[in-house]
Amino acid sequence: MTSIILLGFMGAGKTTVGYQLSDQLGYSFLDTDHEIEKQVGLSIPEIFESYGENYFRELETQVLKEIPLDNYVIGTGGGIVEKEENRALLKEHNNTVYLKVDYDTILKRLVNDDSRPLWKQTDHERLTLFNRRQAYYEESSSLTIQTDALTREEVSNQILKYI
Ligand SMILES: Nc1ncnc2c1ncn2[C@@H]1O[C@H](COP(=O)(O)OP(=O)(O)OP(=O)(O)O)[C@@H](O)[C@H]1O
Ligand SMILES: O=C(O)C1=C[C@@H](O)[C@@H](O)[C@H](O)C1
Ligand SMILES: [Mg+2]
Repeated sequence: MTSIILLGFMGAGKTTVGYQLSDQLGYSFLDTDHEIEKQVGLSIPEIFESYGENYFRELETQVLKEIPLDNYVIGTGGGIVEKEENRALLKEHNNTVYLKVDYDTILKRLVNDDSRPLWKQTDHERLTLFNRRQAYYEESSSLTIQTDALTREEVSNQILKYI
């Protein structure tokens, strides 16, 4: 089966649901953030600090271009939709799912989180990012699931129902 790609803002549950869904399907799971960390040998905050966001985005596009197209669940980074080139690649793929969450839910999930450099901005900056990306996630995906009130198992089951 065509690989399933998960999109959504930081804290939407792409990594969490990705592991759950790949377990249920008996597929392997690949997370673009983890792949980049493995390649560079540094954590995401360290990559941002040492090389900057633009370098991270270049690696992200490279990883996206090389994802396995079949029999994988792919978790992406929340900002993968920022580049038009990436959005075009995501649109070409059939099974791209947008895990949609309200900003309030993200605030609760990522309270005290310091593993996401772009989450450590002011609340105004984060909200601006969140609002700008909504249309990008929508246009890049073929299915949207509102996940605020769902457990990881329920999100995974919804994806399996519609894919
Ligand atoms: N459906 C859910 N219900 C409750 N908590 C959840 C759910 N999905 C994820 N979480 C929690 O939210 C936090 C962020 O989840 P996760 O790391 O999977 O997000 P992500 O979409 O991969 O974010 P990023 O874009 O930064 O990689 C984790 O603490 C996770 O346990
Ligand atoms: O929303 C973003 O731009 C990011 C989300 C994370 O998954 C990581 O890819 C990184 O922290 C950037
Ligand atoms: Mg993740």
